[in-house]
Amino acid sequence: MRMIRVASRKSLLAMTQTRQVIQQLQSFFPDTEFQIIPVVTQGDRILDVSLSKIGGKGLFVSEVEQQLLQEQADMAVHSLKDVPAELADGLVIAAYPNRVDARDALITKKANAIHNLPQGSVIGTSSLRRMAQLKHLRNDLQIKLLRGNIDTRLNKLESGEYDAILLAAAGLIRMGWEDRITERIDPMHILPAIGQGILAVECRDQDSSLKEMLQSLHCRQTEQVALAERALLHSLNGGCQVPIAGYAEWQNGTLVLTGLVASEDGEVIYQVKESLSSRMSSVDLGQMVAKKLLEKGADQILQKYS
Ligand SMILES: NCc1[nH]cc(CCC(=O)O)c1CC(=O)O
Repeated sequence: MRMIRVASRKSLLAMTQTRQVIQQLQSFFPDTEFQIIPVVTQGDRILDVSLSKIGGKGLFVSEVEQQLLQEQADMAVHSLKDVPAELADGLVIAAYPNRVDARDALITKKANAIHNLPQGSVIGTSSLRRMAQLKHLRNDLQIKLLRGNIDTRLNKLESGEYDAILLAAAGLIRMGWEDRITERIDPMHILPAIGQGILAVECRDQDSSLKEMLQSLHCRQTEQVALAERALLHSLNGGCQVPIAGYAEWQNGTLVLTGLVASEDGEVIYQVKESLSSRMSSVDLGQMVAKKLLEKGADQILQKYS
Protein backbone atom coordinates (compact mmCIF):
# COMPACT_ATOMS: atom_id res chain seq x y z
CA MET A 1 0.00 0.00 0.00
CA ARG A 2 1.13 3.45 -0.82
CA MET A 3 2.03 6.15 1.70
CA ILE A 4 0.73 9.56 0.63
CA ARG A 5 2.65 12.62 1.80
CA VAL A 6 0.58 15.77 2.10
CA ALA A 7 2.39 19.11 2.13
CA SER A 8 0.72 21.78 4.24
CA ARG A 9 1.43 25.26 5.51
CA LYS A 10 1.77 25.30 9.28
CA SER A 11 -1.03 27.76 9.97
CA LEU A 12 -3.88 26.42 12.06
CA LEU A 13 -6.35 26.84 9.19
CA ALA A 14 -4.10 25.14 6.62
CA MET A 15 -3.42 22.22 8.97
CA THR A 16 -7.09 21.88 9.84
CA GLN A 17 -8.13 21.91 6.18
CA THR A 18 -5.43 19.38 5.34
CA ARG A 19 -6.50 17.07 8.18
CA GLN A 20 -10.15 17.31 7.12
CA VAL A 21 -9.32 16.37 3.53
CA ILE A 22 -7.12 13.48 4.70
CA GLN A 23 -9.93 12.28 6.95
CA GLN A 24 -12.32 12.23 4.00
CA LEU A 25 -9.81 10.37 1.85
CA GLN A 26 -9.11 7.95 4.67
CA SER A 27 -12.80 7.04 4.77
CA PHE A 28 -12.70 6.11 1.08
CA PHE A 29 -9.29 4.41 1.30
CA PRO A 30 -8.99 2.94 4.81
CA ASP A 31 -5.78 1.04 4.01
CA THR A 32 -3.83 4.02 2.72
CA GLU A 33 -1.48 5.86 5.05
CA PHE A 34 -1.14 9.64 5.02
CA GLN A 35 1.64 11.79 6.38
CA ILE A 36 1.59 15.58 6.73
CA ILE A 37 4.75 17.46 5.65
CA PRO A 38 4.70 20.96 7.22
CA VAL A 39 6.01 23.80 5.02
CA VAL A 40 6.74 27.42 5.95
CA THR A 41 5.87 29.78 3.09
CA GLN A 42 6.97 33.31 2.28
CA GLY A 43 3.45 34.53 3.08
CA ASP A 44 3.79 33.07 6.60
CA ARG A 45 7.22 34.59 7.24
CA ILE A 46 6.27 38.14 6.30
CA LEU A 47 3.55 39.16 8.70
CA ASP A 48 4.57 42.72 9.49
CA VAL A 49 3.89 44.41 6.14
CA SER A 50 0.62 44.58 4.25
CA LEU A 51 0.64 41.80 1.66
CA SER A 52 -0.42 44.30 -0.96
CA LYS A 53 2.88 46.12 -0.48
CA ILE A 54 5.00 43.00 -0.87
CA GLY A 55 3.48 42.15 -4.22
CA GLY A 56 4.04 38.90 -6.02
CA LYS A 57 1.44 36.26 -6.56
CA GLY A 58 1.15 32.94 -4.77
CA LEU A 59 3.02 33.82 -1.58
CA PHE A 60 1.30 31.00 0.28
CA VAL A 61 1.54 28.43 -2.46
CA SER A 62 4.88 28.36 -4.24
CA GLU A 63 6.97 26.62 -1.55
CA VAL A 64 4.29 23.99 -1.20
CA GLU A 65 4.34 23.47 -4.98
CA GLN A 66 8.13 23.05 -4.81
CA GLN A 67 7.65 20.16 -2.37
CA LEU A 68 5.39 18.46 -4.92
CA LEU A 69 7.72 19.08 -7.86
CA GLN A 70 10.75 17.81 -5.92
CA GLU A 71 8.74 14.74 -4.89
CA GLN A 72 9.15 15.55 -1.20
CA ALA A 73 5.35 15.39 -1.01
CA ASP A 74 2.55 14.01 -3.21
CA MET A 75 -0.39 16.31 -2.72
CA ALA A 76 -1.42 19.58 -1.12
CA VAL A 77 -4.65 21.21 0.00
CA HIS A 78 -4.92 24.93 -0.76
CA SER A 79 -7.49 27.61 -0.21
CA LEU A 80 -8.28 28.32 -3.85
CA LYS A 81 -8.34 32.02 -3.02
CA ASP A 82 -4.59 31.88 -2.38
CA VAL A 83 -3.74 29.92 -5.55
CA PRO A 84 -2.37 32.14 -8.34
CA ALA A 85 -3.97 32.06 -11.79
CA GLU A 86 -1.21 29.81 -13.13
CA LEU A 87 -0.06 26.67 -11.38
CA ALA A 88 3.56 25.53 -11.54
CA ASP A 89 4.32 23.39 -14.61
CA GLY A 90 3.61 19.71 -14.08
CA LEU A 91 1.01 20.25 -11.35
CA VAL A 92 -2.77 20.06 -11.56
CA ILE A 93 -5.78 20.66 -9.38
CA ALA A 94 -7.06 17.12 -9.20
CA ALA A 95 -10.12 17.85 -7.07
CA TYR A 96 -12.37 20.67 -5.98
CA PRO A 97 -14.37 19.53 -2.93
CA ASN A 98 -17.82 21.05 -2.43
CA ARG A 99 -17.75 24.79 -1.60
CA VAL A 100 -18.84 25.45 1.97
CA ASP A 101 -19.71 29.13 2.15
CA ALA A 102 -18.31 31.86 -0.10
CA ARG A 103 -19.41 34.81 2.01
CA ASP A 104 -17.43 37.23 4.12
CA ALA A 105 -18.30 37.17 7.79
CA LEU A 106 -18.56 40.16 10.12
CA ILE A 107 -17.27 39.51 13.63
CA THR A 108 -18.14 42.05 16.27
CA LYS A 109 -19.80 42.54 19.63
CA LYS A 110 -20.88 46.09 18.79
CA ALA A 111 -23.87 45.36 16.54
CA ASN A 112 -25.86 42.54 14.98
CA ALA A 113 -25.12 43.53 11.39
CA ILE A 114 -22.82 45.70 9.33
CA HIS A 115 -25.57 48.24 8.68
CA ASN A 116 -26.06 48.73 12.42
CA LEU A 117 -22.43 49.35 13.41
CA PRO A 118 -22.04 52.71 15.21
CA GLN A 119 -20.85 55.67 13.09
CA GLY A 120 -17.09 55.74 12.66
CA SER A 121 -16.49 52.17 13.86
CA VAL A 122 -13.00 50.80 13.27
CA ILE A 123 -13.00 47.78 10.96
CA GLY A 124 -10.01 45.50 10.56
CA THR A 125 -9.07 44.11 7.16
CA SER A 126 -6.10 44.29 4.84
CA SER A 127 -7.89 43.17 1.71
CA LEU A 128 -8.34 45.89 -0.91
CA ARG A 129 -11.47 44.10 -2.07
CA ARG A 130 -13.08 44.22 1.38
CA MET A 131 -11.84 47.75 2.02
CA ALA A 132 -13.27 49.19 -1.21
CA GLN A 133 -16.65 47.54 -0.80
CA LEU A 134 -16.88 48.49 2.89
CA LYS A 135 -16.21 52.13 2.06
CA HIS A 136 -18.81 52.00 -0.68
CA LEU A 137 -21.36 50.55 1.75
CA ARG A 138 -20.54 52.77 4.74
CA ASN A 139 -18.16 55.63 4.05
CA ASP A 140 -18.18 56.62 7.71
CA LEU A 141 -16.35 53.46 8.77
CA GLN A 142 -12.64 53.63 9.51
CA ILE A 143 -10.58 50.88 7.99
CA LYS A 144 -7.55 49.77 9.95
CA LEU A 145 -4.99 47.32 8.59
CA LEU A 146 -5.25 43.81 9.99
CA ARG A 147 -2.87 41.02 9.05
CA GLY A 148 -2.14 37.53 10.27
CA ASN A 149 -3.72 34.12 10.37
CA ILE A 150 -7.37 33.95 11.36
CA ASP A 151 -6.54 33.02 14.94
CA THR A 152 -4.22 36.04 15.17
CA ARG A 153 -6.90 38.29 13.70
CA LEU A 154 -9.55 37.10 16.16
CA ASN A 155 -7.11 37.75 19.03
CA LYS A 156 -6.48 41.28 17.76
CA LEU A 157 -10.24 41.92 17.74
CA GLU A 158 -10.42 40.63 21.33
CA SER A 159 -7.63 43.04 22.36
CA GLY A 160 -9.90 45.98 21.51
CA GLU A 161 -7.93 47.55 18.66
CA TYR A 162 -10.90 47.09 16.33
CA ASP A 163 -14.68 47.34 16.69
CA ALA A 164 -15.22 44.66 14.07
CA ILE A 165 -13.31 42.55 11.60
CA LEU A 166 -14.12 40.75 8.36
CA LEU A 167 -13.02 37.19 7.66
CA ALA A 168 -14.05 34.51 5.22
CA ALA A 169 -16.94 32.55 6.75
CA ALA A 170 -15.50 29.30 5.34
CA GLY A 171 -12.30 29.48 7.39
CA LEU A 172 -14.25 30.03 10.61
CA ILE A 173 -16.62 27.19 9.80
CA ARG A 174 -13.75 24.79 9.09
CA MET A 175 -12.06 25.77 12.36
CA GLY A 176 -15.29 25.07 14.24
CA TRP A 177 -15.58 28.75 15.19
CA GLU A 178 -18.89 29.39 13.45
CA ASP A 179 -20.32 30.79 16.69
CA ARG A 180 -17.99 33.79 16.36
CA ILE A 181 -19.80 34.96 13.23
CA THR A 182 -22.09 37.96 13.77
CA GLU A 183 -23.33 38.25 10.19
CA ARG A 184 -22.74 36.39 6.97
CA ILE A 185 -22.67 39.25 4.54
CA ASP A 186 -24.89 38.96 1.50
CA PRO A 187 -22.74 38.83 -1.67
CA MET A 188 -24.92 41.68 -2.97
CA HIS A 189 -23.30 43.94 -0.34
CA ILE A 190 -19.77 42.57 -0.27
CA LEU A 191 -18.92 40.34 -3.20
CA PRO A 192 -16.58 37.54 -2.08
CA ALA A 193 -13.05 36.94 -3.33
CA ILE A 194 -12.57 34.71 -6.31
CA GLY A 195 -12.34 31.15 -5.02
CA GLN A 196 -13.23 32.05 -1.44
CA GLY A 197 -14.54 29.04 0.47
CA ILE A 198 -13.26 26.57 -2.12
CA LEU A 199 -10.46 24.10 -1.44
CA ALA A 200 -8.20 22.95 -4.25
CA VAL A 201 -6.38 19.64 -4.01
CA GLU A 202 -3.19 19.72 -6.04
CA CYS A 203 -0.85 16.95 -7.17
CA ARG A 204 1.61 16.07 -9.94
CA ASP A 205 -0.09 15.66 -13.31
CA GLN A 206 1.87 12.42 -13.82
CA ASP A 207 0.57 10.80 -10.66
CA SER A 208 -2.42 8.98 -12.20
CA SER A 209 -3.14 6.69 -9.28
CA LEU A 210 -3.36 9.59 -6.83
CA LYS A 211 -5.41 11.65 -9.31
CA GLU A 212 -7.88 8.80 -9.45
CA MET A 213 -8.11 8.60 -5.66
CA LEU A 214 -8.71 12.34 -5.45
CA GLN A 215 -11.75 12.00 -7.74
CA SER A 216 -13.56 10.73 -4.64
CA LEU A 217 -13.39 14.28 -3.22
CA HIS A 218 -14.37 16.06 -6.40
CA CYS A 219 -17.51 18.15 -6.85
CA ARG A 220 -18.32 19.00 -10.47
CA GLN A 221 -20.57 21.96 -9.67
CA THR A 222 -17.82 23.52 -7.58
CA GLU A 223 -15.31 22.91 -10.37
CA GLN A 224 -17.48 24.89 -12.82
CA VAL A 225 -17.84 27.68 -10.26
CA ALA A 226 -14.06 27.71 -9.77
CA LEU A 227 -13.35 27.71 -13.51
CA ALA A 228 -15.69 30.65 -14.13
CA GLU A 229 -14.36 32.73 -11.23
CA ARG A 230 -10.73 32.01 -12.05
CA ALA A 231 -11.20 32.76 -15.76
CA LEU A 232 -12.51 36.15 -14.64
CA LEU A 233 -9.44 36.70 -12.44
CA HIS A 234 -7.10 35.54 -15.19
CA SER A 235 -8.72 37.76 -17.85
CA LEU A 236 -8.46 40.79 -15.56
CA ASN A 237 -4.84 39.83 -14.88
CA GLY A 238 -5.52 40.16 -11.18
CA GLY A 239 -4.11 38.77 -7.97
CA CYS A 240 -5.24 39.20 -4.39
CA GLN A 241 -3.63 42.67 -4.24
CA VAL A 242 -6.20 44.20 -6.59
CA PRO A 243 -9.74 45.30 -5.64
CA ILE A 244 -11.43 42.59 -7.71
CA ALA A 245 -14.25 40.31 -6.58
CA GLY A 246 -16.05 37.46 -8.29
CA TYR A 247 -18.73 35.08 -7.26
CA ALA A 248 -20.38 32.30 -9.25
CA GLU A 249 -23.34 30.24 -8.10
CA TRP A 250 -25.82 27.78 -9.53
CA GLN A 251 -29.33 29.22 -9.77
CA ASN A 252 -31.98 26.73 -10.94
CA GLY A 253 -29.37 24.71 -12.77
CA THR A 254 -27.72 27.71 -14.43
CA LEU A 255 -24.30 29.06 -13.53
CA VAL A 256 -24.45 32.79 -12.78
CA LEU A 257 -21.26 34.83 -12.40
CA THR A 258 -20.96 38.30 -10.89
CA GLY A 259 -17.70 40.19 -11.29
CA LEU A 260 -16.64 43.43 -9.64
CA VAL A 261 -13.81 45.92 -9.90
CA ALA A 262 -13.68 48.82 -7.43
CA SER A 263 -11.52 51.82 -6.76
CA GLU A 264 -9.74 51.55 -3.39
CA ASP A 265 -11.74 54.44 -1.92
CA GLY A 266 -15.00 52.70 -2.88
CA GLU A 267 -16.11 55.69 -4.95
CA VAL A 268 -16.28 53.77 -8.21
CA ILE A 269 -17.65 50.26 -8.50
CA TYR A 270 -18.16 48.37 -11.73
CA GLN A 271 -20.27 45.24 -11.52
CA VAL A 272 -21.36 42.78 -14.20
CA LYS A 273 -23.63 39.75 -13.81
CA GLU A 274 -24.10 37.15 -16.57
CA SER A 275 -25.49 33.63 -16.86
CA LEU A 276 -24.04 30.66 -18.65
CA SER A 277 -25.91 30.00 -21.88
CA SER A 278 -25.76 26.84 -23.93
CA ARG A 279 -22.72 26.51 -26.23
CA MET A 280 -20.69 28.38 -23.65
CA SER A 281 -18.17 26.98 -21.17
CA SER A 282 -17.64 28.21 -17.62
CA VAL A 283 -14.31 29.67 -18.74
CA ASP A 284 -16.10 31.57 -21.54
CA LEU A 285 -18.46 33.00 -18.91
CA GLY A 286 -15.53 34.27 -16.85
CA GLN A 287 -13.92 35.83 -19.89
CA MET A 288 -17.18 37.46 -20.97
CA VAL A 289 -17.74 39.05 -17.56
CA ALA A 290 -14.14 40.31 -17.58
CA LYS A 291 -14.55 41.81 -21.05
CA LYS A 292 -17.76 43.61 -20.03
CA LEU A 293 -16.11 44.95 -16.88
CA LEU A 294 -13.21 46.33 -18.92
CA GLU A 295 -15.61 47.89 -21.44
CA LYS A 296 -17.48 49.61 -18.61
CA GLY A 297 -14.26 51.32 -17.51
CA ALA A 298 -12.63 48.87 -15.10
CA ASP A 299 -9.45 49.02 -17.21
CA GLN A 300 -8.92 52.57 -15.89
CA ILE A 301 -8.78 51.24 -12.34
CA LEU A 302 -6.73 48.14 -13.15
CA GLN A 303 -4.01 50.05 -15.06
CA LYS A 304 -2.66 51.25 -11.73
CA TYR A 305 -1.88 47.70 -10.59
CA SER A 306 -0.28 46.30 -13.74
N1 LIG B 1 -6.05 35.18 2.51
C1 LIG B 1 -6.06 34.28 3.61
C2 LIG B 1 -7.14 33.27 3.52
N2 LIG B 1 -7.16 32.33 2.56
C3 LIG B 1 -8.30 31.58 2.69
C4 LIG B 1 -9.00 32.07 3.78
C5 LIG B 1 -10.29 31.57 4.28
C6 LIG B 1 -10.78 30.26 3.75
C7 LIG B 1 -11.30 30.28 2.34
O1 LIG B 1 -11.54 31.33 1.73
O2 LIG B 1 -11.52 29.17 1.83
C8 LIG B 1 -8.26 33.13 4.32
C9 LIG B 1 -8.58 33.95 5.51
C10 LIG B 1 -9.68 34.96 5.30
O3 LIG B 1 -9.75 35.63 4.25
O4 LIG B 1 -10.48 35.13 6.21
